[in-house]
Amino acid sequence: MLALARAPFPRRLLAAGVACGLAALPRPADAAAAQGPATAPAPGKLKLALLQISVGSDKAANLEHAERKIREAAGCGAKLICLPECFNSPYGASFFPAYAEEIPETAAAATEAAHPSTCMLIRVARQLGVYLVGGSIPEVDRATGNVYNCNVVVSPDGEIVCKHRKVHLFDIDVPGKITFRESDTLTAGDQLSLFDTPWGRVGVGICYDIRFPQYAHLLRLSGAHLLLYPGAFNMTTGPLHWELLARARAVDNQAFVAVPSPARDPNAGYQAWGHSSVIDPWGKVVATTEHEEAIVYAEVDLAEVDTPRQSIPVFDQKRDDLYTLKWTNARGGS
Ligand SMILES: NC(=O)CC(=O)C(=O)O
Repeated sequence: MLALARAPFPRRLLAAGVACGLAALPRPADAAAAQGPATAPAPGKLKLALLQISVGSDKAANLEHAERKIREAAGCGAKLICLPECFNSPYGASFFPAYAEEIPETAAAATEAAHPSTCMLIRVARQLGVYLVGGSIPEVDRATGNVYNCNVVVSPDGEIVCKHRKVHLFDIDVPGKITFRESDTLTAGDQLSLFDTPWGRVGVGICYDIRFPQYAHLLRLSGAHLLLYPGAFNMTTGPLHWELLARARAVDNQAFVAVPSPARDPNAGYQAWGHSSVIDPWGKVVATTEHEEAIVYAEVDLAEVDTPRQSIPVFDQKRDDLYTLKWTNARGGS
């Protein structure tokens, strides 16, 4: 993984993984140029699995359960296996600091005592020879004391190829329905995250990040074929927004989108919507489920992004020269 926090846009995307500083986002012309040297791998076919698992208050039990489900998915031939948001901890601002652990920059630095969740992902990815997307876990940076909602991705040889800290914190207040403030205990990340696989380039966000089309647009400009958003929507926003947003990001960016959620726990303070799904680049839901525990499998050919991209070439036709907000006085005058 390479973090380019203040560097020019990704002219040096690694085959392994990439994180680019959002503070250094490109002007449109630079963005087009940035795609050149950062050639994405040729897209191809893969079997994807989304693990819609139950998560409780016992962190060790959550890790064991996740490992069992990863093994089940790998046994069924999945090569890219994705866990949901907060797979080792209940989802709630008060839980994040208590469950947080460090996430090392490299696998070589990982120890069972300090990094139990990352160690599990490294060990199992290596044993099974699969890519593991660790949905998210609360991460503490001991140097600053900051806590992040962080997704770590491990390659089949057990290397950490991506570490995405949720960029947009989930702070909402829908009167009488739901108030949630991740920012009470979390700090926002500031990086755009991608990693490469033998089947194509994958862009990563976490849950609320999916509501921001600008972020997904930059993943697409960076060459992503598949956008992965582990998420835990809820009973207020889930019914109307979960599938709509996943399909919207797929159509906007003519990319596959996958959204793994935890299973719903009717006794939890925060009830996840579930409905883990995979969407194709036309916006069609190709695999989904309800709210109970399930593994959602999808055999996808990431090369299928080419047809909508060629047939409806919105990325060539967009008018970046016009998309600047200018104040005008509709009634005339100065
Ligand atoms: N939990 C989230 O981050 C986002 C969510 O539930 C929503 O956007 O709705």
